[in-house]
Amino acid sequence: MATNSSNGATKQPPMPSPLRFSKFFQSNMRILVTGGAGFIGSHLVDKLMENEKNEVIVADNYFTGSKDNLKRWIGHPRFELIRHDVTEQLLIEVDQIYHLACPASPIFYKYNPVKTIKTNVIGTLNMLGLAKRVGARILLTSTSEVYGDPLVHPQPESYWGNVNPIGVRSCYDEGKRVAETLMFDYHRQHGIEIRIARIFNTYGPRMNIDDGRVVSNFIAQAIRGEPLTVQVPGTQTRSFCYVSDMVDGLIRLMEGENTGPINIGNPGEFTMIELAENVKELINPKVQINMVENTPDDPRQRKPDITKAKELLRWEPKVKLYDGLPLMEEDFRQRLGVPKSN
Ligand SMILES: NC(=O)c1ccc[n+]([C@@H]2O[C@H](COP(=O)([O-])OP(=O)(O)OC[C@H]3O[C@@H](n4cnc5c(N)ncnc54)[C@H](O)[C@@H]3O)[C@@H](O)[C@H]2O)c1
Ligand SMILES: O=c1ccn([C@@H]2O[C@H](COP(=O)(O)OP(=O)(O)O[C@H]3OC[C@@H](O)[C@H](O)[C@H]3O)[C@@H](O)[C@H]2O)c(=O)[nH]1
Repeated sequence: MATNSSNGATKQPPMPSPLRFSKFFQSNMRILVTGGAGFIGSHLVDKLMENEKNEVIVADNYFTGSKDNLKRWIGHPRFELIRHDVTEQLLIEVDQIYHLACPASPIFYKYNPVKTIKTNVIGTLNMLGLAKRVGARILLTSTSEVYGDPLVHPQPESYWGNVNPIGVRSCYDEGKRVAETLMFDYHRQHGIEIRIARIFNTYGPRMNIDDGRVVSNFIAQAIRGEPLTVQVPGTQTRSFCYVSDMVDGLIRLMEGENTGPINIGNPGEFTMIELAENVKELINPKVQINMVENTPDDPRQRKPDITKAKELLRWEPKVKLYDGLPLMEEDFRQRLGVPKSN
């Protein structure tokens, strides 16, 4: 209550402790995001935090993610960040689980392949165990890599894939395939509510500058004035989805009635030479394009069939590659400290 001081000025009461709000805060939905300090995870957290009825908990071991991606939420009463490796049990009470934890860039998932398998298999088992204990709905971010080097093009969800089980990419591809199997076995055996998204190549601000994936590589190279490294033959294709579209698709899948698997991706298909030419034209027309060696088992073509996402989720991507690349350029220039010269 305001009081009058001797000189007649009104004295304001002290500010309440910010903890006062968190003490009495009651969310309608408590949501766990594993891998929430990573690229897609942190954008998902931003979107979930927009809803004042959500309380968001991130569990991440910071292998490829960073607290920096979440700095705007640290200290917020509806947000909690836990350093946690999903290969260990996690005992908390939540209503929904977005299970993203897993390195996604080939150079990182190949770095410690046994750990990648453990993350996919033991990590997914642990999160399913948590979902079972507390009755939470769980969404797995699977991947287009479950189709391997696809012999069907574009890839519908009904395609079983063409995966090398003993190759250098298998820790990720087969790891995700087992994770999908575990999701369906928990669903059938224990009645767990599951959702599976098969994510196709996604790009956008906050990707690690040295992430190693193609879009971040080309943009960083163009800004630094280094040659763009197109891995041979350069005619291999990918279809790139902007991260805001991806987050929208994931939330629609979680909130909808379909288990999936559902492809979420942008069907606009480009060869790696075309991508390099686009980046060159948009960011640095003087930069060279060099052909370099490739890695084993690189899929030759990839494009999602998104009929199911359109019909069941009423979802389709909005951002074209040509519009998304400049948004990413802006973020990379800021982080690299290289302003655009006119
Ligand atoms: N970005 C894409 O193009 C793409 C495509 C297909 C699938 N996905 C899937 O989406 C998810 C997120 O991908 P991203 O691009 O944001 O990758 P990312 O590497 O930026 O994020 C992954 C996050 O998981 C964390 N993590 C890794 N292992 C962990 C563990 N054992 N315990 C706890 N945390 C762990 C990392 O520290 C990081 O924060 C992954 O599951 C990935 O397989 C991504
Ligand atoms: O500098 C580079 C990097 C990559 N590439 C090529 O670009 C293509 C895409 O490679 P990336 O490393 O970005 O990603 P990939 O498509 O191979 O794998 C991705 O697929 C889907 C997700 O599960 C993961 O994010 C990741 O595994 C490949 O053909 C690769 O050979 C280049 O030409 N130059």
